[in-house]
Amino acid sequence: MQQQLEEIRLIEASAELLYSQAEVEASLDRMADEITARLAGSHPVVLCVMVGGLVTCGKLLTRLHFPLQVDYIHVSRYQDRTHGGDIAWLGRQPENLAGRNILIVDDILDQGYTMQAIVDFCYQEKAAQVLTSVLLDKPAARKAEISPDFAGFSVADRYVFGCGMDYKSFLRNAPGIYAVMP
Ligand SMILES: O=P(O)(O)OC[C@H]1O[C@H](OP(=O)(O)OP(=O)(O)O)[C@H](O)[C@@H]1O
Ligand code: HPA
Repeated sequence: MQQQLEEIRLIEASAELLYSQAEVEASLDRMADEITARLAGSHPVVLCVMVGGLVTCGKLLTRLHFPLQVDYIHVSRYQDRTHGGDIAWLGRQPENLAGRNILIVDDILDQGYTMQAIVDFCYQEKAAQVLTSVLLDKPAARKAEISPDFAGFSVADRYVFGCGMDYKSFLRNAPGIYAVMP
C-alpha cells in the first residue's frame, strides 16, 4: 500500500491541470441548461454510472429543476488499470426502464464501449428514449460508434483524473480535471 500511495502522490504532483474547479462548475451549469431544454417535462430516469459518474451526476442533479427519478448502474472495464478490458456488470441492474426517457450520466466517454453497452441495455429493457451525458468526451480515442448528447469538455487522448475519474482507483476526489504526464 505504501508503494502505491507513493506512486499516487507522484502522479498527482506531476499532473497537468486541464480544467479548474471553477471551469468544471461553469461547464456543468451549461450542461444542465442544455439537459433542461431537452428533457424538462419528460420526467426522465437519470441513470448514474458508478463509480466514476457519481461526481458529475451529483453535481448535475441539483442543477436540474424538474421532476425526475434517479437510479444507478454499476459497470467497470478499467478496474485498477489505465487501459480498458471486458465490461464487468456489477451489482443489481436497474428495473422499470420500459417506456421511460433515460439520461445516462457518466464521467467520461473514452473508447465508448461502456456507454454503448449501457445504451443497448436500456433499449433491451424497452426504454422509450436514451440520452447520454458525460463531463468529458475523448473523441480521438473512440472505438465504438457513439457520441454524447451532452458533454462538458472535449479532451485529447490522454489519461485524466479528478471529478470522479480515477487513477488506479485513487484521485477521484480531485476537484479539477488533470492529465497524467506521459
Ligand atoms: O469509454 P470507455 O473506454 O468504455 O471508458 C469509459 C468508462 O471507464 C470508466 O469506468 P471504469 O471502468 O474505470 O470504472 P469506474 O467507473 O469504477 O472508474 C469511466 O467511468 C467510464 O464508465
Ligand atoms: O482517461 C481516463 N481517466 C479515468 N478513467 C477513465 N476511464 C476511461 N478513460 C479514463
